[in-house]
Amino acid sequence: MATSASNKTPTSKTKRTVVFVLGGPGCGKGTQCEKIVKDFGFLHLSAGDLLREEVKKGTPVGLNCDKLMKEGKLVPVEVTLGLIEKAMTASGKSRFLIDGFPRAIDQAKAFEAKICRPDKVLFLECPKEVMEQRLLKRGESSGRSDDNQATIIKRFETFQKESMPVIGFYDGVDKNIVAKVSSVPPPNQVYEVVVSVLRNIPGLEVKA
Ligand SMILES: Nc1ncnc2c1ncn2[C@@H]1O[C@H](COP(=O)(O)OP(=O)(O)O)[C@@H](O)[C@H]1O
Ligand SMILES: O=c1ccn([C@@H]2O[C@H](COP(=O)(O)OP(=O)(O)O)[C@@H](O)[C@H]2O)c(=O)[nH]1
Repeated sequence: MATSASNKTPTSKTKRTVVFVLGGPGCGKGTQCEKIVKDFGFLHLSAGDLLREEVKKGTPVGLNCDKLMKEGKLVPVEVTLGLIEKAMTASGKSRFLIDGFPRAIDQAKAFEAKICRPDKVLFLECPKEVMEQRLLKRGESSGRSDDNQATIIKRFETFQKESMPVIGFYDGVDKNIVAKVSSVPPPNQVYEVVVSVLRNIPGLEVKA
């Protein structure tokens, strides 16, 4: 017989909905996720935020994450996926908005093998110059050790080389899974398009 704890795990029979929100550094993933959470019953899991919490703990794993993030490199998938899976299980929720993960094809494959296939991959498109300006502005107040010119250049390199292929990977898996939305217009305009994408996910009702 299933225990109440097992009912809370992502492997329970409850229908899970998983949406990945992807895009380059500073394209507006977090901004859109914040809006989505208000209107749809999603749990927002930012891979970057989970890693920054780990860094704050000062564990050996956290210290290694800190080093890699300052270099604009990717943290090993075991670490990120472990944190995401733990947060999903602990939440007892069934709708997950996963922000900034997967960032490489092997990460996408690992998530699928361990958890599930996403229902939608929302890809926010934004030119590099726009993202750079947004990151530099965010860096004035974010306190993030990677929102500086030198690390931003490295983050863009990692994004082009390792993360962009993830979109092609999902297009190959299912031609209807990826939705590309420009995140250049103001946040509310971007969100209107994002909502139209989410409404097409079967069984997803808008709260407000
Ligand atoms: N559509 C937008 N237009 C202008 N500025 C934006 C837009 N979306 C986000 N921003 C700003 O750009 C910065 C990066 O956005 P954020 O959501 O933190 O990006 P990401 O999560 O992709 O790194 C933030 O300072 C945010 O306020
Ligand atoms: O799945 C992830 C998510 C983030 N990161 C690291 O965390 C940094 C910040 O990522 P975040 O999504 O917070 O911010 P973004 O770069 O998209 O603005 C990245 O540059 C990577 O070093 C990672 O390695 N794997």
